[in-house]
Amino acid sequence: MTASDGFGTAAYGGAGWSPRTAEHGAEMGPIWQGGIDSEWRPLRQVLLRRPGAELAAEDVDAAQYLEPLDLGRAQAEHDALAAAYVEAGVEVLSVGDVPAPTPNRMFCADTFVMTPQGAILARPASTVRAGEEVAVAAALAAARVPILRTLTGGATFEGADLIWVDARTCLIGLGLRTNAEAARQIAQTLAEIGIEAIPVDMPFGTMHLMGMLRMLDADLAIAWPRRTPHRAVTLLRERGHTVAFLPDADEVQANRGLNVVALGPRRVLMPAGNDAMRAFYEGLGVEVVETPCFELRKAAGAVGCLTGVVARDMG
Ligand SMILES: NC(=[NH2+])NCCC[C@H](N)C(=O)O
Repeated sequence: MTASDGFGTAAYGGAGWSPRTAEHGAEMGPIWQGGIDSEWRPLRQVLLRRPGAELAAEDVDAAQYLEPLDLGRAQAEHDALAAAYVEAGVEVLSVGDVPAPTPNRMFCADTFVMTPQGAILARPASTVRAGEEVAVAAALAAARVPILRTLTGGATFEGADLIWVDARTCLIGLGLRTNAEAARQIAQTLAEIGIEAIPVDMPFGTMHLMGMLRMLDADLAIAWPRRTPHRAVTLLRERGHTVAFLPDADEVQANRGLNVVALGPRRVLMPAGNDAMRAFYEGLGVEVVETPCFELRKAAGAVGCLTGVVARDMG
C-alpha cells in the first residue's frame, strides 16, 4: 500500500475493500424496512393521515366527496381508527403536514402500495389529488421504507387498484384511476423481482379494485357480485381461493362493509353499523372488529381507503 496516491487502499479497491454482495431484497430488515406479500398476513404497520381543515371543502362534488363533512366528528372517528390499530398491536405512522393540504389526503391507501421490496408511489388520477404522493414519500422515507418505483410519464395509478393474490402475483384494476401505462410500468418493475402483475378491466362508474374485491386469508376472497372483473374471479378460483360473493349489495354500498383491512388471517377491521356484513363475515369464519366511519364515509371512503398498509408479516 502506498499512501501517496491511495493505490491498494480499501477506497481504491485494495485488499481491505468490503464489497456489498447482498441483494436489495436481503437488505429489507437490516437497512430498509416495511413490505407485504399478501393482503391478509398479520398487520404490523400502517400509514394514516388525520384530516384537518381541508375537509371543509366549498364545492363538495369538486372535492370528490359525496356529502359535506363535520370536521370534529370526522377527526374523532379518525382518532378511533388509529386507536383501533394500536389496540390490535399495529404501529401507526403519520403523513406530515403540508402548506396547502388537498381534500382527500386522509385516504392513504391511494397514494402508494407496498411490495415485498418497497413502496410503489402512486400518481393520483385527478388534479384534485395530484401531489399527495410527495408528503407520503417523505413519511415512508422517514420510516426507512424504500421507494421501489415512482410512476412517470402519463401513468396514473392509485394504490387501492393493486391487490396481492399471492406472494408472486398481483392484480391491477384498470379504470378511472389507473391506466394501462401505469400497469405497464408497475408490471415491469415487479417482473424484476419475480412478481407477475395482471391487469383487469373494471366497470365504468366504479372507483377502485379494492371496492369490489378483498382477500381475507390464503384461500378466501370476498367479491361484489357482477362488479368484480371476470378474470379476477376465474384466476382466484384457478389458484384454489374460495370467492365468496357479498349478500346484499345495497347495504354494502351504503355502509361500506367491504371497505375493510385484514388485521390478520380471517380477522378484519370493518366500518361499524354493518350487521348483515358482520354476519356474512362471521359465517365465513372471519372475526370482525368495528370502528365508526359514519362521518368519514361521506368523503367516499372508509377503513380500507384511509389505511396505507406499510408492513405485514411475510410468508
Ligand atoms: N381507496 C379508496 N376507495 N379511496 C377512496 C377515495 C375517495 C376520495 N374522495 C377520492 O375520490 O379519491
